[in-house]
Amino acid sequence: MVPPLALDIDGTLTTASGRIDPRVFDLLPEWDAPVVLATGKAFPYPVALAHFLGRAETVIAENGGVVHVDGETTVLGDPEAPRAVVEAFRERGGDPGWGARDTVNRWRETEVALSLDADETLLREVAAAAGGDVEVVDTGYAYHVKSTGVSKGRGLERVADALGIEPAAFVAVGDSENDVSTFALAGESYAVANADVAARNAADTVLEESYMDGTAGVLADLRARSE
Ligand SMILES: O=C(O)COP(=O)(O)O
Ligand SMILES: [Mg+2]
Repeated sequence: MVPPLALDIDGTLTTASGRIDPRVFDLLPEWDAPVVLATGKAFPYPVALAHFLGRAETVIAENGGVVHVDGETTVLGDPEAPRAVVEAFRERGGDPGWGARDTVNRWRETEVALSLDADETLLREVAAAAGGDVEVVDTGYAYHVKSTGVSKGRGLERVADALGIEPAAFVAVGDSENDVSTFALAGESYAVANADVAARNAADTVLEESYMDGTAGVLADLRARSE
């Protein structure tokens, strides 16, 4: 039996240029155990990916702020403090950096994401002034302003509980600091070679291969081990 998976999306199932690697569409539909897509992206993105993979929509979105499992959506984050921080950032002249028609945050329910072009120093200053309730997470794809208690790991606890699986039964693959909490719970954790320092330090194994090359290698090994 192959193990259940907790897979990050950006940097893990993608190419270096940010596209979904086509191998995802070969490897994941047939995976004979739960696959949890755990991402910093807004809720519709992993739902759409799961849908077009023909898999159950078992997702952790917004870094754990929104969890969907067994047809039930749970909102674990509160957008009020993150939105206030970004409002204060704007008042100080900050620009979230997505332009006028922002689809990055349009469906985001519990946090706010800013472009990596945004003024990080100002953002962190404003977030720190809000006290310990809000933190800034740099995924390498965006800055996320989120409640401190929200994490992909907390989301995985919720998913595992709903599925009746121990969190430690999961194998996690990821690439950035927003995957550290999943790595801490999963029985096995892998950072792809393009991972940031936080993910590398937290992972059981740092892979030699990047992006989907690394992830596909893990899936092949897990499959071989289960035979
Ligand atoms: O949305 C981001 O910033 C990163 O998304 P990810 O968690 O799937 O890598
Ligand atoms: Mg990632």
